[in-house]
This record gives sequence, structure tokens and C-alpha cells, in this order.
Amino acid sequence: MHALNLQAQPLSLADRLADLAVDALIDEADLSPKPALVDRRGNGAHTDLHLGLMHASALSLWPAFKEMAEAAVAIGEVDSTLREAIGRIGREGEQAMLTTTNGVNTHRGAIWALGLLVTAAALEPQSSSANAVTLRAARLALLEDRYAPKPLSHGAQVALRYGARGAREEAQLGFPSVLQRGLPQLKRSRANGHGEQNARLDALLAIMTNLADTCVLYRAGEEGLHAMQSGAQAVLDAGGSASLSGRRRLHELDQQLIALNASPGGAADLLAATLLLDRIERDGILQGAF
Ligand SMILES: CC(C)(COP(=O)(O)OP(=O)(O)OC[C@H]1O[C@@H](n2cnc3c(N)ncnc32)[C@H](O[C@H]2O[C@H](COP(=O)(O)OP(=O)(O)OP(=O)(O)O)[C@@H](O)[C@H]2O)[C@@H]1O)[C@@H](O)C(=O)NCCC(=O)NCCS
Ligand SMILES: Nc1ncnc2[nH]cnc12
Repeated sequence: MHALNLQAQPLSLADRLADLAVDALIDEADLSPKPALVDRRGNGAHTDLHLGLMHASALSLWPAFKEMAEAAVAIGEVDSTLREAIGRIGREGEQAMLTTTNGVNTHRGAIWALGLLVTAAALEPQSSSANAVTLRAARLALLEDRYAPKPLSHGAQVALRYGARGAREEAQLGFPSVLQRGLPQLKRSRANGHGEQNARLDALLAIMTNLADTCVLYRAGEEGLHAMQSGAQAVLDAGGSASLSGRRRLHELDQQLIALNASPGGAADLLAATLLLDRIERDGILQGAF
């Protein structure tokens, strides 16, 4: 008679990266109180989103992230074959998301940002500093995908009206909002003993201070973008999310952005990217993977 083998199987690299990406999306959704975004308190500036939908959407993307990581391992270098493979997988991931959410766009920007980062991390798991991973991701984002449709997306409309190039440019520049704003603020707030949730809120605010978020521009124009950037800076200047006066400013920012219908969805995606890179740097990707 054989005894049952109850030992946990080690995760593959692709499984682990997909787990980390989905964890980052769920941590971003759960983080509260985020200004005008979906969180544990409510729907922010959105009428068609709620926390359960954000969770379901995040989970629906696990197979796409895994497949992107597998493509990176199989192809092994930054080239057009890999770029076009992850473009196809990303579009299939978007379809899975839309099927899960009944047509609501929950994570389009996140599929793009985290998809590139997961692929870049899987290419060279031994070289997993945030700098190295974002550099490889930028090289991928700069390559053309001949099969990418060119819809008049909200981002494309905003580019025509305001000249902001949004998610594509952020990736092609190597995620400056993550490397220069989100991650340093996360580390600073942790070092100051502000607690993990406050440190994450501060990282989101740091991203918001400077981002040309096409989601905000599309919904609320330049007035909305200015309110987002200057309001986020005011919270940080008042001592950040851990301080009483920072909390008051954060509440005002939440009310103001909701009144303007200005949801910083792009900043939320980049917070998820920040949390993913932070986790990769702190725990490594190879831990528990083979
Ligand atoms: C290259 C793509 C990202 C397409 O980019 P484009 O700008 O043309 O398209 P959008 O459809 O507008 O999506 C861009 C999303 O990126 C987020 N974002 C915005 N600004 C920035 C920024 N400065 N830096 C980084 N990321 C940014 C943002 O995503 C979040 O907002 C979404 C909700 O937005 P929206 O649909 O406008 O929703 P609502 O205002 O709520 O609309 P209504 O429902 O009210 O009508 C939400 O999803 C968040 O994620 C932008 O929306 C890329 O998508 C692409 O080319 N994909 C093809 C597949 C591919 O090649 N994949 C590569 C493999 S990884
Ligand atoms: N928490 C959130 N609320 C609204 N839109 C988002 N896009 C990504 N995360 C989001």
C-alpha cells in the first residue's frame, strides 16, 4: 500500500511570478483609503466597479501572467518574437478579464505594466533588482508588435487632446513613476516606522504627484490632473498617511477627486507594479520555484 504524498510540490518560476503579480493586484485593490479608487470602503469615483470585481479580475489574469513568464523562459531574450508573443497573450488576458467582469475594464493598464514586468523578470531570474527588471521591460515595450490593433482607446484620445502618452510611454521609459517615486517613498515611509498600509498609501500618493494619468485626463481633463497631482503632494507635505493632518488632507483629496469623477486608475496600476517589484527584490523570484 502506498502512503499519500502530501508534500507540497515546488512552484515553477512561471507559477511563482503569476502568484506574485496576482498578489500585487489584490494588495492594491484592498489598500484603503485610496483617493477615488475602489477599495475596502467602496467604489470611489466608479459606478461599474467594486472590490469583489477587482479581486475576480485579478484572479482571471493568473493564466496570462503565467503564460507570459513561460514565453520568456522559452524564447530567452528580448526580441520581436517575445514582444509579439506577450502581446497576443496580453490581448487574450484582456478577453478573460472582460468575460469575468461582464465587459468592464478593470485592469487593462495593469495587464500591460505587470505583464511586461513578469516577462522581464522571468527572462533573467538571477538579475531581479527593480532597475534590471524595468530596464528589460522597457526594451520589450520599445519593440513593435505588428499584430497590435490600434483602437481609439481612451489613452489614444487623451494623447490627441493633451499630448500625454500614458501607459506606453511610462513602460518605454523604464517605469520612472515606480523607480523614482513609488519604490523610494515606500522604503522611506517604512524606514520612518509608518506601518505597511500607510507606506503603501504614501507610495501611491508619490506616484500621483507626477503622473500624467490618462484615466484622470480622460474623465476630468487638466483640472482633474492638477487636482490629483497637487492634492497628493499636499498629503505628503502634511506628513503623509500616517499623520493626522496628512489623513485630513487625504480625506479632502478623496472627496475632491470623486466630485471631479477623476479616478487615478493608472496610478493604481503603477502601485501594483511597485508592490510586485518590491516583493521580487525582498523575497527573490527563485524562492519556492524551480
Ligand atoms: C499600451 C496599452 C497600455 C494601451 O494603451 P492606451 O493608452 O492606448 O489605452 P487605454 O485603453 O487607455 O489603457 C491604458 C491604461 O493604462 C493605465 N494608465 C493610464 N495612464 C497611465 C500612465 N501614465 N502610466 C501607466 N499606466 C497608465 C490606465 O489603466 C487603469 O485605468 C483603467 C480604466 O481606464 P478606462 O478604461 O479609461 O476606464 P474608465 O474611465 O473607468 O472608463 P469608463 O468605463 O468610465 O468608460 C483600468 O483598467 C486601470 O488598469 C489606462 O486605462 C496596452 O493596453 C496594449 O497595447 N495592450 C495590448 C496588449 C499588449 O500588447 N500587451 C502587452 C503584453 S503585457
Ligand atoms: N483600485 C482601483 N480602482 C479603480 N480603478 C483601478 N484600476 C486599477 N486598480 C483600480
